[in-house]
Amino acid sequence: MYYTAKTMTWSDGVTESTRRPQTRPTQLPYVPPHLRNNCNDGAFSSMPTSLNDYAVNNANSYGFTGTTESTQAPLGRGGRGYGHRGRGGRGRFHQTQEQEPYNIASKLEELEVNVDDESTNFGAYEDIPVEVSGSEIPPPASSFEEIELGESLNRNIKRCKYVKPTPIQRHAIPIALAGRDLMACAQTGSGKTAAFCFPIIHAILELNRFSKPGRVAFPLALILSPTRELACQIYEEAKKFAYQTRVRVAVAYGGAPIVHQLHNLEKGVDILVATPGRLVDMIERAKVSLSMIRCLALDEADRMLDMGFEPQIRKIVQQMDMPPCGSRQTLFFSATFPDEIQRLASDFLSNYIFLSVGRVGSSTDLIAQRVEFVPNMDKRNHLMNLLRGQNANGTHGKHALTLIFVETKRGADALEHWLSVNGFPAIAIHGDKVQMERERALKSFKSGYTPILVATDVASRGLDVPHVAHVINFDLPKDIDDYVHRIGRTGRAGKSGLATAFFSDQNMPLAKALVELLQEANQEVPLWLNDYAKRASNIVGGGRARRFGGSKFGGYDFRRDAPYEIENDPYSSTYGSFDGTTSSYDLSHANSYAATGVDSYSTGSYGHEFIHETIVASGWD
Ligand SMILES: Nc1ncnc2c1ncn2[C@@H]1O[C@H](COP(=O)(O)OP(=O)(O)OP(=O)(O)O)[C@@H](O)[C@H]1O
Repeated sequence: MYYTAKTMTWSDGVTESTRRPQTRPTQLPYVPPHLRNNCNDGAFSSMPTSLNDYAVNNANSYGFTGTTESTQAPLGRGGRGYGHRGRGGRGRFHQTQEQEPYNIASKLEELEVNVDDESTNFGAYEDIPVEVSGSEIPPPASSFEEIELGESLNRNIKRCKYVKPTPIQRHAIPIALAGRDLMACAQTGSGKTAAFCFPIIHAILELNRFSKPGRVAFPLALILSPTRELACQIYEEAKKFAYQTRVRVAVAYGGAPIVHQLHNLEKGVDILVATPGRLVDMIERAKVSLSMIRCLALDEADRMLDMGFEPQIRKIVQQMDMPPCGSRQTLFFSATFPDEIQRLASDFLSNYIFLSVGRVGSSTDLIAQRVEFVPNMDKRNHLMNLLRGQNANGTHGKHALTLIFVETKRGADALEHWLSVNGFPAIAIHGDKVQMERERALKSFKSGYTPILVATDVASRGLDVPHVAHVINFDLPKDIDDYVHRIGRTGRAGKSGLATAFFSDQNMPLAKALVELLQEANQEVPLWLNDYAKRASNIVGGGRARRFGGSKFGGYDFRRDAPYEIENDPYSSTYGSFDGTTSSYDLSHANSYAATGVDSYSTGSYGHEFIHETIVASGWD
């Protein structure tokens, strides 16, 4: 059906020759982003440079060591620090610029942020650029019928009221169905969950070999998520998609009693959705074996491979009993994919296709973004004025939910308290709360009972809460990608939304990246912010400038920037015919795509100015 010469489906199995070799030659040790600021030659001498080192340190904690495929891969390659984060002056710039008065109620009205569910407007995503690179790329499909997902899955898609695939689904599903590994970037709220769930469910149905009850669970597919709430959400979605099929879905996440989750697993599981910590625990208790895994999907993959998670992911993927890269299918999805994380990710992928849909790192024009200069001491008053000006009931009788992001867990509690005593019904969610409290907070927010949620970054990724009308960055994050994910909690599924950020002197390192993002998304850039950005440019590491090598619309396959590395990589054959040529097309050219095969990029237009700033996770557990 596809014109790919070499496709692999789950049932095909994988021969030894298609496997990626297990060892790689000398590479720089991976430097976790949180340490890169302090980078000096000696700083990492004590870091483990291979999984063996980790294995020695953690020898007692591994299950299934006897059956684990031997992996000697080093912990990735060196990253690039971004140097100092300079402190700005004391508001010199904003004082010279009058801020325009901002009528939040009319803005929300104008945006119609509380439209009915039925009015989902995925047409908003139609006119966006798509970039795909790699070898032998399956062409996109224009409808679910064309994709041939099978009767039961199609029935469930209709039940979910999905009429048409979103662009990421149109492109990613055929690639995944062809058995190819995939690194996919697409905007927040654009339907990535279904893009990896549909092919997984379809493949299990095709395989027609379902799990049986037993004391050890042998899932066929594993979906990893960085947070418990997101794991639960993916689980719920996957269950809907697999409704009345024989495919069994289960979830495993920390903070909830393991006994109940294990009991569920014992009934048999085909698709396991999990957070890394709880999964490792279950594997070590010999309750889960990954030996049958045919497909591994990482949602929010860039976060999963970033600080904190990466060793755990390596442990799960490379040191347990999961079939090695090349013998399983691996799907990575996120709205952001920094270059250095792409490098890391490529360790887990074989002959993969890179797909980016839309301006990666932005939520297009669906989200109206506004940045206001607010000194720290004025933030609360400013917030109160903003909330007062907001029509609490929205424009269509639905609750206008407001999500407020803060930097710290204590800050979240303090702001929740302050809002509550001032008559604004607010509830906080962060990593120090017990899971029941976290779930209660989210439920109360979703239902509109508590229409203001104060959150740390624990709520910044993946959560799909309908009717979030307004995201307020009370404290801006340190990393522009976190900003992208945070504001992406509104403006989802084709609906419009509003994002307001309070910028203060401390945020100067973010200014340049913020300006670029606003420009990319055709948003107004305040003059004072431009001044900050210019000033930040003079300081090493002023935000992550040109995050995607200068690409106009973001999504950018790092392999294109590394011809030398690939040519000299003994495993370059795993990239198939990839040789720096890529397929690039606009959706308007999608029809001619299959016929034309590949186009060459003018690689000269891509700069090498990539500076990836430190990613600081807050509130993650
Ligand atoms: N084809 C479709 N038709 C209608 N609605 C859809 C379709 N695909 C997905 N949706 C809906 O769009 C919303 C956003 O989808 P999803 O949560 O998968 O986005 P995402 O791209 O994973 O976002 P994020 O980057 O924030 O994780 C969900 O409510 C989902 O049910």
